Amino acid sequence: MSGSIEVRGLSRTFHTTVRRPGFAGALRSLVDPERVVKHAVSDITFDVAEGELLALLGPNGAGKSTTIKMLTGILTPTAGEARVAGVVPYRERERNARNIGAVFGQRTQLWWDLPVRESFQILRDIYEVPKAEHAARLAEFDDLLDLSSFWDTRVRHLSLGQRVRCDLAAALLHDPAVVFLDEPTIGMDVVVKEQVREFLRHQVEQRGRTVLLTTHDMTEVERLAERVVLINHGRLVLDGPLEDIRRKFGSTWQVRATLADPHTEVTALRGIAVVGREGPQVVFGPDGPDAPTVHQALKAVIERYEVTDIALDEADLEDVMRAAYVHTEDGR
Ligand SMILES: Nc1ncnc2c1ncn2[C@@H]1O[C@H](COP(=O)(O)OP(=O)(O)OP(=O)(O)O)[C@@H](O)[C@H]1O
Repeated sequence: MSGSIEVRGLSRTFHTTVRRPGFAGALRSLVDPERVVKHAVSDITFDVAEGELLALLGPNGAGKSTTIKMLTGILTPTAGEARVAGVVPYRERERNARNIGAVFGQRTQLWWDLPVRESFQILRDIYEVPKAEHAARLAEFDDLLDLSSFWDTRVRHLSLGQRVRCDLAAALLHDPAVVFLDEPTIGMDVVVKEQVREFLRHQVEQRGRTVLLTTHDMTEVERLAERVVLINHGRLVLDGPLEDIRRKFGSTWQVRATLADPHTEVTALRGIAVVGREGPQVVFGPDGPDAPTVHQALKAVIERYEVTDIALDEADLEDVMRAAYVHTEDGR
């Protein structure tokens, strides 16, 4: 079974009513409600290949969760089509559920009053996982996520970091080909975040799972994703390698080189300007919209000049994304 995700022209509109302000407004809204149409997701198309981890990014309210809800079968699209591991999720919810795992960092899918281990057993029965397979997988997850120190605790008494680790294990116990993660590390401390990222990397690289991840944590994106899809106001505005997005919006890098010969004549390179010079110290920066990435610039400088020392400053991904969000505002 292929674990790919195919999204074609997917759209979701919500019809809501808004309450007018004040008492008189509230009364009027009762008899004549003001209807509002919200285009939460508009005509988005992308693919995720089997065994790929894709980060779905965008500012608050961009439409990320709505997209994930359509792909997990929770919501039906207003238009367009999606296939997850070959199944149309909102038409065949049960079949889709067998192929996917989902973790919503903001809420648990576990039984609140039961010890975690009992939740795992219920899930084993629901998904009809053979006992030995279940035990082996649980041992693997315990190894990677340290679950056994708290898996006899009721879910309601777990800390956030413990609870999400259990949610991750629960979502993967039936060995799904495709995993949806909606802000999985929200509110976790840095150590647990790193543990979860390591776990996810293992699931993609060693187990070949396909992962669609949403997050506002740019360190997470850098550590896990090679490709990102950016949505803003419900529209897909970028789809490509993280490096391309950096190139397009991360225009603030610098390469600082110390030349072996301080009298060397230094000229601009393709897409690279000389932005400062003091004796043997030369600072290069991006020149124009087709400027190379900082790593390409580094290579170009080393190839052209004999240098004794070289350092680089890169715009951090938070800055890059902020610029990308602002530049894509007209996707509205
Ligand atoms: N059930 C609903 N009824 C009405 N509007 C909704 C509903 N669900 C989502 N929306 C609206 O659709 C838009 C997209 O919401 P969504 O939750 O998909 O955004 P998001 O990208 O996941 O945001 P965040 O990063 O804040 O979680 C928002 O404007 C939201 O208010």
